[in-house]
This record gives sequence, C-alpha cells and structure tokens, in this order.
Amino acid sequence: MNREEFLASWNEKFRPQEDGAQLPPHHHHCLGCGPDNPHGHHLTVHRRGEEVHATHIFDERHVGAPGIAHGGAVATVLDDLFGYLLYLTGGPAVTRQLEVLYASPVILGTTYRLAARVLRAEGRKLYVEADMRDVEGSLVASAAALFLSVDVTHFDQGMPR
Ligand SMILES: CCCCCCCCCCCCCCCC(=O)SCCNC(=O)CCNC(=O)[C@H](O)C(C)(C)COP(=O)(O)OP(=O)(O)OC[C@H]1O[C@@H](n2cnc3c(N)ncnc32)[C@H](O)[C@@H]1OP(=O)(O)O
Repeated sequence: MNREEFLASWNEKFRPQEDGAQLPPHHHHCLGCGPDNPHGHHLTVHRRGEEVHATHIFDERHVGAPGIAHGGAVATVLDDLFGYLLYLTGGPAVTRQLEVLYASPVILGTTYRLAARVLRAEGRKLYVEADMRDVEGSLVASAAALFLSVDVTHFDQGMPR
C-alpha cells in the first residue's frame, strides 16, 4: 500500500463509529491489532459508549517468565488499546508517555478484559487511562498515557523511500 492509499484508508477509519461497533485495526500489520501480523496480538476492539473495550488472551508468543506474559507484551496491548480511542477523538495522535502498573501476573491462556477511556484533552494533549481485569473483575494491570496529536505527515517518517 503506498502513502496515498494508506492515508485514504486512515481517513475512512475516522468516520463516526456507532456505539457497540467493532473498530477497525490501525493497519493490517500493526503489532497490537493487525490481522496479518503473525507476531501480533490481533486485538479486536469495540466502542462501548465513550470507552473502548477488548478481550484478550496472551499466548506462548508473549511469554516472559514461564506461563506468565512478558510485561512488554502487556504494555503493547494497553498502548494499542489507547490507539483505538483516536477513533472516538477523531484524529491521529501518538504515545508520548506511557506508565503501566502491573498489579498481578498476567497468566498465558487466560481471558482478560480491557477498557480504556479519555480523561481529558488539552490542546494537542490527550490524557488517557486503561485497565485490564480478569473475568472475576480483579485488576491485573492499569495504564496511564499522554498522547500528542500529530498531523498525518508524522507517519511519512516511516514510509519506505
Ligand atoms: C500517511 C499517513 C498514514 C496515517 C496512519 C496512521 C497510523 C496510526 C497508527 C496508530 C497506532 C497507535 C498504536 C498505539 C500508539 C503508538 O504506539 S504510537 C508510537 C509510539 N510513539 C511514538 O513513536 C512517538 C514518538 N515521539 C514523537 O514523535 C514526538 O515526541 C511527538 C509525540 C510527535 C511530540 O513531538 P513534538 O510535537 O515536538 O512535542 P513537543 O513540542 O516536545 O511537546 C508538545 C507539547 O506537549 C508537552 N509535553 C510533552 N511531553 C509531555 C509530558 N510528558 N507531560 C506533559 N506535557 C508534555 C510539551 O510541553 C508541549 O506543550 P506546549 O508547549 O505545546 O504547551
């Protein structure tokens, strides 16, 4: 996909998304949500009111200590979920700062529920938070991040020359 096609597909994704809708992946090879990335998490995310929700099971590709998800893999999923809030706020932004609290080990092969929301927006700054819970509702991890809105030309930096 060249730059123009990529840009067109991204603009299409920013159309208003109905409550309950499954939101589109950032792109097909995104580490968090791209369906065509064999190393990725293949996150599936829905809009729930002013939040975005996902259910996720970490597997052997994400192992840190035996049987337990790597903290970086957990951070990846939380960061990517934040990237879905951009469909609600309506424009591209990137992570400037990310803080993760690991409340308890994330066990491979276990279902977790994630939710993220915008706390506040100040100019280009978007303050967001997320939590990840087990099916009983106990908190296993939470995250807070600052996203900064960017012009689409930001993504030109990664385009093949
Ligand atoms: C061809 C097109 C295709 C499009 C296709 C799109 C695909 C879209 C995929 C998305 C997928 C998402 C997936 C998950 C999200 C990632 O993973 S995003 C990837 C990881 N993040 C990055 O790569 C970002 C790397 N960092 C940067 O590029 C630059 O630092 C940034 C974020 C653009 C900011 O640069 P900058 O604009 O020069 O920022 P700067 O002027 O220093 O600061 C701006 C303001 O923020 C304030 N600020 C900065 N840091 C802080 C802080 N920690 N606390 C408080 N204030 C702060 C500054 O004081 C300043 O305030 P003002 O002076 O304006 O009042």
